[in-house]
Amino acid sequence: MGFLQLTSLSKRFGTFTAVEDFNLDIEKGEFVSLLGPSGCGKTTTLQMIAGFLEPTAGRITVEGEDLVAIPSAKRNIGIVFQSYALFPHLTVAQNIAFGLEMRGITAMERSQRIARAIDIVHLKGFEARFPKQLSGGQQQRVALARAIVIEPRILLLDEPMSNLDAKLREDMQLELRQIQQELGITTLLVTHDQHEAMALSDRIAVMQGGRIVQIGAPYEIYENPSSRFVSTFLGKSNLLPDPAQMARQISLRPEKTRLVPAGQGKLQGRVTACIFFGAHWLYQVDTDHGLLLAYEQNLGAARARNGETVGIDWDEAHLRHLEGQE
Ligand SMILES: Nc1ncnc2c1ncn2[C@@H]1O[C@H](COP(=O)(O)OP(=O)(O)OP(=O)(O)O)[C@@H](O)[C@H]1O
Repeated sequence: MGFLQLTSLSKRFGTFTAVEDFNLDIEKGEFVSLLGPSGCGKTTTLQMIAGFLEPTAGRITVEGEDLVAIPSAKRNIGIVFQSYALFPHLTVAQNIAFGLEMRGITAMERSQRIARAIDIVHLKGFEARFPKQLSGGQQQRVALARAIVIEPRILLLDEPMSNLDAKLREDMQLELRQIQQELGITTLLVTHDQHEAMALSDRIAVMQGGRIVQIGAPYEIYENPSSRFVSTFLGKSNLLPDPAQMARQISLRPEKTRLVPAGQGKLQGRVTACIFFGAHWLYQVDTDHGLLLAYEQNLGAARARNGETVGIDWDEAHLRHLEGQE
């Protein structure tokens, strides 16, 4: 049995169904991401766990205990939102102390826990600063410290890094994963950023239209996407017709293809774009099956130019047959 269980969970706003028949079991200490496009129901799901929204139907349990019956403030859940929502008039240490004071923790224990939380998020020396005297990344860490200092049973993260620039986001992702593993804290992250979901998660639940459409370890989902939606939302995908079943498609990851000289390979086409990404080159090739993408590891200068005719080849083992058209 999972530590956190969401069973047949639904949420309707009037006649609109935001989350439908949602089922998810999360193990203790596991890091799971809800990944999906805007409006697919990620935040609504998180808010039902946090207690800010009441489910229309279904159950939420932690270690078998019904969570829905417990008021939000008593659920012992740490939450970090996209906007860090720090108290501007309180210092870093006071911001982190707030949840402990609310819980009636003694001053002695408070100061020990605050020191440890500050240590974990690498903010030693910043205790007396006010939020406006901190960078975005530092504020985000205060928000994280504030969430973990209460030693929550569950940590909920709603797009916590989307306000950070790309470099800082990558650094914070590594730190967050380390902290989460060190503390062994059961974590649910909401994101529409596939890279973030892949970098952080033990498992990713890909959502579409209020439902989970595929769930598994990042590698499993990336390697074996079940649908066209998953294959194009998690990474890039070339979609080819399935000769065996005309209504279906085949997914071929761009990095599983090779550019070969014109006249060779399984498809012919003309290069319409050639872009350098540092670690690899991206070629866009116009073929009888539309525009296909080919990635090639950067082992030197580009191997083809715009306008050039090339062949594309691949191993059959890399083809993935998708279920249906969606
Ligand atoms: N209070 C509400 N009343 C009516 N509809 C709502 C309400 N809250 C959310 N919705 C709708 O429910 C759907 C799911 O919203 P939700 O915020 O869960 O999406 P999301 O996947 O988190 O999207 P984003 O990535 O943009 O935050 C959306 O279509 C949204 O418009």
